[in-house]
Amino acid sequence: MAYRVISSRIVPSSNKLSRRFIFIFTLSLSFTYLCYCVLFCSGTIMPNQRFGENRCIHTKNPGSKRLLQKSPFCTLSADTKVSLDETADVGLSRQETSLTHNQSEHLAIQSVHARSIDTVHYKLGNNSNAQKYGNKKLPNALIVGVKKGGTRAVLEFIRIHPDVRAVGTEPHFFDRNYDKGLDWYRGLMPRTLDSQITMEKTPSYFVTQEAPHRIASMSRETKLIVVVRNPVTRAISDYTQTLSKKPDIPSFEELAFKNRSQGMVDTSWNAIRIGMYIVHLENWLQYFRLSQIHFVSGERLITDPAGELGRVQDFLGLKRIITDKHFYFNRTKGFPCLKKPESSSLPRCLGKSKGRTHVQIDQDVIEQLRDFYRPFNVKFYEMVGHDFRWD
Ligand SMILES: Nc1ncnc2c1ncn2[C@@H]1O[C@H](COP(=O)(O)OS(=O)(=O)O)[C@@H](OP(=O)(O)O)[C@H]1O
Repeated sequence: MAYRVISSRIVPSSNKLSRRFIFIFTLSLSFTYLCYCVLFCSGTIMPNQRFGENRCIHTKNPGSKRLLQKSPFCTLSADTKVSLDETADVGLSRQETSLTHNQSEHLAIQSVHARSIDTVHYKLGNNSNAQKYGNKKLPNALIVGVKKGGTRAVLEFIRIHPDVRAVGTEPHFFDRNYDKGLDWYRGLMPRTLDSQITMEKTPSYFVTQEAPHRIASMSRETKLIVVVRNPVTRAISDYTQTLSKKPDIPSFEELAFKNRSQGMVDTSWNAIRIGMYIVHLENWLQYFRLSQIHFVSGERLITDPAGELGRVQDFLGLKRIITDKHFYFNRTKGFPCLKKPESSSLPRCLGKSKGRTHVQIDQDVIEQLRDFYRPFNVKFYEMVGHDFRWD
């Protein structure tokens, strides 16, 4: 009996204790769940990237601006990590000085004094949550060339279109990384909604023998963009870039000619070979229809970026959203830049490796190279049905 009394006293008090424990536990669970919903659920019920972008635009407080820029909705649409090596060419930069940048290729190299914010840009874009919705898909459109043609400008400009998602770095899949397989390649791509186009740019594809065949095996419907530029200027730009990394290389003239007095151009030198556009184009035309290839004029891209981007949008079947309103001419840089969005304090010019002052080349050498390229250019104009007026 005594035992029962004791036990009847003990049992109810332990019951009370466990009920209190269950109550507190349930309460804390509910509270945690509530916090979780407040913090994260708003994102999942608003799967509209554009809505998110608007959230960035209306902020006024500079501190919160900085925070918001790191949020997925406020990033530019880069997704993959930039490796600052030779091939991962740079993105956007902030101009800081009032130096007037002379674009003439006859000036000696000057520093444009542009502090690169590429790392910042790509760090923002490097967020794998940049777009949580949709799937990683193989690209439907590629900027395949040409090196130093203006490929970075085209990619950075077209990717401001809400229906375009692009990889920031150059994947080099169809030339250097093909053995890694299509799944590897797909893994590099940003997530896209069904309505969005996936893009990447690797300028060396245009001169890679195997690239057209490999791209066609991925999809015969791939849309191809080639940014072409006067081949002589392009060669000098290419050389200027190499010289900036390897100051001890021979002079441009030495590399460009096998025998200068006889006018024998060295077509085995890449800087020369890349500019023989018709030769490379013929290889592409074995696998793709001409109508699948769009040629952007590297020259007009500088003088009329909105016009060139208008044609790129048409080619990609996109609504013309990128217009004159998105660009301004930055006198310091000497190039068109993207107007900064209201929400951002960062002007969006390309990095300082874009728009370098070229090495000064003798006018006679330039004339000799013009003569060399003329027949190739003429054939190229005939093939694509457009005179780029490089002669
Ligand atoms: N808006 C704007 N800003 C800066 N630069 C511009 C722009 N539009 C076109 N360009 C030209 O792009 C040239 C570099 O070409 P790419 O981006 O194709 O170079 S790379 O192959 O990726 O290294 C680069 O060549 P260089 O002037 O010789 O440096 C520029 O002339």
